[in-house]
Amino acid sequence: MTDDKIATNPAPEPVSGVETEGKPEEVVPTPDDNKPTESSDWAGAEETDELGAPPDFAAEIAEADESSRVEVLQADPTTPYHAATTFEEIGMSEELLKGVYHMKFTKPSKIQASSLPLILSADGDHKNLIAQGHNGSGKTACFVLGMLSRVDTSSEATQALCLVPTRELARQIGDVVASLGRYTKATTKIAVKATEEERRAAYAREETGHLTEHIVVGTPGKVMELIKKRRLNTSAMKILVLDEADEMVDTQGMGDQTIRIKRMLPKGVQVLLFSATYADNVRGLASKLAPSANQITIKRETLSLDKIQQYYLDTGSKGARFTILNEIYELLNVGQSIIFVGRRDEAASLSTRLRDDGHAVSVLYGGDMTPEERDRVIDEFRAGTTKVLITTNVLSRGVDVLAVSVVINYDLPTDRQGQSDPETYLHRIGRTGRFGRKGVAVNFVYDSRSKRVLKELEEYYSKPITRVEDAEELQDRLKDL
Ligand SMILES: Nc1ncnc2c1ncn2[C@@H]1O[C@H](COP(=O)(O)OP(=O)(O)OP(=O)(O)O)[C@@H](O)[C@H]1O
Repeated sequence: MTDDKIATNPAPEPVSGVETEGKPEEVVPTPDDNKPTESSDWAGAEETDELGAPPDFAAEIAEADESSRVEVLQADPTTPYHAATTFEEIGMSEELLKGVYHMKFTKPSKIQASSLPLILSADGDHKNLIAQGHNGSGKTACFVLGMLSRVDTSSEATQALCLVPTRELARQIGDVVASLGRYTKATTKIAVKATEEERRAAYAREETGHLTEHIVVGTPGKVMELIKKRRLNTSAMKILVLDEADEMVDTQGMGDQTIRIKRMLPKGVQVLLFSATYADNVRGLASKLAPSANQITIKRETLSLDKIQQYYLDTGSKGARFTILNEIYELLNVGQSIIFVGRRDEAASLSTRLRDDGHAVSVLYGGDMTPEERDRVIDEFRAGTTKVLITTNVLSRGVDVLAVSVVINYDLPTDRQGQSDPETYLHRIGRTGRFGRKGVAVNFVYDSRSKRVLKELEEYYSKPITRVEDAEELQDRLKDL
């Protein structure tokens, strides 16, 4: 295992007070009079009980953190630093603290406690951050609070830019900015492909001038278009965030566009990179985009969440997967679930077959689905109107729907060469088990290739995946989910 800590120049030391290998930092729940009480007024209380998630999230997160070996590497080890234990300690504005309380966040998770002091206090040469945090551990709030803290709302200039891989993620982050920033005057533009209705409205308003929103959250393609059309002025930009940063910098993916956009920003812009995964081959690119960055890293062996039970089921043949999937839905009383398939056409055909068998399923993929359709499908799924969502890797990352209790890999994630894609696997199964909740991942295998891929995934994360014989055994094992 080689993806432990990557030091920047000058080689930094792990900071005392923060967990170092073999010596986990204790995360102690602290009493606080200002905070809302952790009771039934918790926004997700209902779903929480239904999902069997514990009422004391802080304790759960502490427990998860203890095994996670989070390591903070400061680019400038001489700067005083300590991880916060409360939101109050972080030094945010009153307005932002109120936003945090509004979200019913009582205590920062490990990544929030470690990264926010670095993001907010940082200036000079070492203000950049490359942060790694578990799926569902609250990374969004880290960079959203970072952006909201940096913008000067007395000006109309766009000062913060957040680039993400998909429209669903951009819209979701936009909602978090609106919630956390509700007591501030900050405004946000979601820069994704417009729906027909939005296009007509923009045309009617003769919208051609500069954006005046303080924060822009969008996909690189749309952001680039806005810059080219001179609608997005980048000259006052103070902070650039890349969520799902490993994907955003990967040259196979959106790397080129991201790099071009970064070049159009002022030189001293603060760069924050967040992801649960950083494959070895993207670490270098990440450091180029965020030079001299402070770093928060997690050891690979502790990346997959213990709260997610991982199973595999040998369906015997490729065709038999459908029968087993049908049985699983007959037997299991699943809350919401996501089924991942390898390709768009498979997503479409599987959804048709399941519907023909009487199951209510939704489907979302990239390509020829219109923005309107995608928005409608994800909004209905978020609202719980639909329970089963069939999708491709387009939704493997970032999407946060707390009621998702089961993820099924109908096809295991592989790269173009048919090799296992461990990063995508982790992100996919991370759509469940969000913020200390329990979740289940079920992987279908049926031939030597899929079994090899499964083995590679087990080895990569040093985590065995348990075999179940059939849908009945699966049901048995999931009784207390
Ligand atoms: N301090 C907190 N207290 C309670 N809930 C929180 C806290 N911080 C975040 N959450 C909630 O935890 C959930 C997961 O957060 P988020 O979506 O930011 O995860 P993430 O780390 O970005 O995951 P991923 O890598 O999978 O995208 C969200 O529903 C969020 O509202």
